[in-house]
Amino acid sequence: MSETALALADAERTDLSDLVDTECYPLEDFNGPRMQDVIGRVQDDLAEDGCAVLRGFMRPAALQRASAEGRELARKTFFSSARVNAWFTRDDPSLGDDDPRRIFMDRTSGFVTRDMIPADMVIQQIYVSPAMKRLVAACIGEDEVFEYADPFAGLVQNVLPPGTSQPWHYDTNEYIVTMMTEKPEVGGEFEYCPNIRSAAGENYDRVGAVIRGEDMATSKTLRLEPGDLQLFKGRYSLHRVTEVGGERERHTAIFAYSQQPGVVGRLERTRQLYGRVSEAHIQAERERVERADGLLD
Ligand SMILES: O=C(O)CCC(=O)C(=O)O
Ligand SMILES: [Fe+2]
Repeated sequence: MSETALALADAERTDLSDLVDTECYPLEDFNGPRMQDVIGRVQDDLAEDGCAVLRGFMRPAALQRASAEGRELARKTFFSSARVNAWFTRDDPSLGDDDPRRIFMDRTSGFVTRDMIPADMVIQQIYVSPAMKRLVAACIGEDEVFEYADPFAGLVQNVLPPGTSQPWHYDTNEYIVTMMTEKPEVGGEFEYCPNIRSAAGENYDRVGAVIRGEDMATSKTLRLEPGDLQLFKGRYSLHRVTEVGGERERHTAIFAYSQQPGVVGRLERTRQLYGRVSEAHIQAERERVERADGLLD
């Protein structure tokens, strides 16, 4: 590519060597021993810990660009402070006072949604790249993964200015891929409790002890640097980002992929998180209702 050509997000572009440190992570020699070693280690870490990190994934110059772009993007952040419990459910007074579902915390972090992120920005180029999808699929043991069809949620920048935090929660997606582009001076730490719940049960007692701050031993703190790529099983591992201190904001790009194409988020949840909905969300919700009526399947 010539120096002057504008690099755009392109779902056919397989070469990420201008952005990713392909000496450490040779994406172009995917089946070679070095890349397969990396994937094997990530798979082991995910199985054991629910979390894996590819340190120094980005080239320094690309990271610098991504950080600058992240600061520019942050001006478009939508903040939707809310009191939420770890399950994003409503208060249920019929539960006991000490039930963790009755513990409500402040979410003060904000998001920049995918539709606000230009195609020439680093994180958008990475998100749509087939090399990235192949990497993520291999790490989670799938044949293929897909971008969300959701116009807002597949790629978002998480923005935590000083004084904000993201309280204990689970993700709706089984896996999430994250890259920090701006690190705060203090705080803003990612804490997680590996596989604290499972498909078999919520484990309310232990989860409650963590949320109430009575159990400090179960959660782990991840040491994360800008340019590291994190893979995380957020559906089963309770996690949070602690309050950011100092002067600098905390920015992370969140890449969400799905095992099936066509995923669109729920209407109410989208409105709650991003302050608005798109035609795609309205349409997807209509189709869900029709299906629930038994008319389509
Ligand atoms: O910003 C991060 O490091 C993770 C944020 C997170 O857990 C989320 O947005 O669901
Ligand atoms: Fe999360």
